[in-house]
Amino acid sequence: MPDDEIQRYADQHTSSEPPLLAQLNRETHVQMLHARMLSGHAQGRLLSMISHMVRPQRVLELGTFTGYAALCLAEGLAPDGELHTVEFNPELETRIRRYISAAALTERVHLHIGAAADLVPALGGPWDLVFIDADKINNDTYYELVLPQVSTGGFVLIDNVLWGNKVLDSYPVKPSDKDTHAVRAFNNKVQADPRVENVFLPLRDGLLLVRKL
Ligand SMILES: C[S@@+](CC[C@H](N)C(=O)[O-])C[C@H]1O[C@@H](n2cnc3c(N)ncnc32)[C@H](O)[C@@H]1O
Repeated sequence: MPDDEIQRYADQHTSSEPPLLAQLNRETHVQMLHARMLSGHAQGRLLSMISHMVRPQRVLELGTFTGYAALCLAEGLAPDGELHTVEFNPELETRIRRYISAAALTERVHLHIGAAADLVPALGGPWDLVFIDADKINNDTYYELVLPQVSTGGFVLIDNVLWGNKVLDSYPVKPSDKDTHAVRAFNNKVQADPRVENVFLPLRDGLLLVRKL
């Protein structure tokens, strides 16, 4: 059975997006380049589900884009919990803030504009749930920055770990394709990391679930 048929079936048997997220998803696809970067329906519902399971006090997201995943992750926050999200591109700020406000989350969702590696140390910890979804070549930098700040038993999720299936051995990767080499090396490193347990979910473009021991 083709993968997209399975994906369609999975979408049809996943709870619908809340109306505000459906609007943001549509708006992103109509108005933005690279709209595929947005987590989307099924992955968004998974992020929300994980957040509801963890009931995190503090969530960190690296790579906000239009704010879709941030709003999904915020759905399961503990009653006095907060989410911090970091985005490099200042042109995205107005739209992100508009949606945080429309979701009535201005007190609990904090947007930081700048480079993740510069801003994360000042945000401190502990984090109960981290979503790494920025520039993939730096996955390992972000992982090493945040892992010491993740609570024992806390979770780190890393997106796009299939990297368009280019991580597979059958894909002939060019030496110049630095992103693919970085994603492959990062996935292999986590697999061998005694500090964590991990599950690789082949959902959408691949989501790696990591629990800190
Ligand atoms: C895949 S998109 C994020 C999608 C979003 N998490 C979602 O699921 O809807 C990646 C984002 O990371 C941002 N980004 C790239 N490099 C970054 C950096 N060094 N620090 C922070 N954000 C960065 C990009 O501008 C882009 O908006």
